[in-house]
Amino acid sequence: MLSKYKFSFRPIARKFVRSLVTSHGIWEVREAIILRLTDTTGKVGWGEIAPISWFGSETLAQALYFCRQLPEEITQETIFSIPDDLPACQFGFESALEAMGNGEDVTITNAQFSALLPAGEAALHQWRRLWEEGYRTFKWKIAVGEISEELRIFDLLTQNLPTSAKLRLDANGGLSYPEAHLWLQACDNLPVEVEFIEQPLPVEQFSQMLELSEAYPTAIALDESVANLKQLATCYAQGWRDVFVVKPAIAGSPSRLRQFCQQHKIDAVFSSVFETAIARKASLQLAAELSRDNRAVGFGVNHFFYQEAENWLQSLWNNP
Ligand SMILES: O=C(O)CCC(=O)C1=CC=C[C@@H](O)[C@@H]1C(=O)O
Ligand SMILES: [Mg+2]
Repeated sequence: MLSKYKFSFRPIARKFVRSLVTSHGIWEVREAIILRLTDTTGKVGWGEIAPISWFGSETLAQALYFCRQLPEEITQETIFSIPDDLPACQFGFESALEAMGNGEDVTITNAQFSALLPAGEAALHQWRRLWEEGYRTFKWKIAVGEISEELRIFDLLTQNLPTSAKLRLDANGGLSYPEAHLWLQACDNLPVEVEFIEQPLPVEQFSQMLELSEAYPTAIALDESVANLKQLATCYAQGWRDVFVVKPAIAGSPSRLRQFCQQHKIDAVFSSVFETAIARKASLQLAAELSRDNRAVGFGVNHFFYQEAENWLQSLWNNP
């Protein structure tokens, strides 16, 4: 007999402490849906649906509509038949199911996280505190300001970072092809390692990124191009063997993601979607299982939010 689960959910909205500026624009509030599954023995599994529609996942409205049309009691079949155009829902429901297995919390030191630096000149003033907190890998957003100004800041940053630091640049698809060449040339022969340039060009310029990945020593990481399982498989089939940024919470079914990463042994860097502790735990468990070449995980973003009150989750269900 198929297991049945009582299902309930709550939409949430949390304001960033400091808005997130990328080439996609300014992100002020992180909205998501927290869901709870309770099995017939009373065991509870928490899940989180955290869409990023401008990354190619469903919208929050589509996820809310899906949750609202579900009955109060669902089965595993309900969960494993969530359509592929709802990847954040696939992740949220399936990881709630897996959470009932009470997977251990993954212990990761700050040295294994990548810390996200603010865009622009502010990065020059932020990295030291994070270094003192134990971070050794830093990600900096580019293609936000004017390229000559960003290259000037980049020069100062690479001259001031300790030589054992690693730096990731994330353009969010905002560079032109000539600008991508300029950045890759600027990454050569530096005192610190530029681990990769993330999504230098828009998704539709895959062939140019494939060419760049073969033309320079600095690696290229696809992110927006591989946001969900279908895109991951497509880029792999088209010959991508450089770095894949995997955002588990919007990629889709965790079991299918696990199968893809294990089958193809991709060079994956796991990345946050600015989720709460619920999706963070599920994502870090996948990262611990599937990361290769001990790449730092892009979850050093908790300084973008106020620390969550311990009992905030329960309070969501206190006032039905
Ligand atoms: O990957 C990381 O290091 C942190 C998360 C991060 O950079 C992002 C999360 C979600 C959307 C984007 O703004 C951004 C990214 O493009 O990777
Ligand atoms: Mg990115």
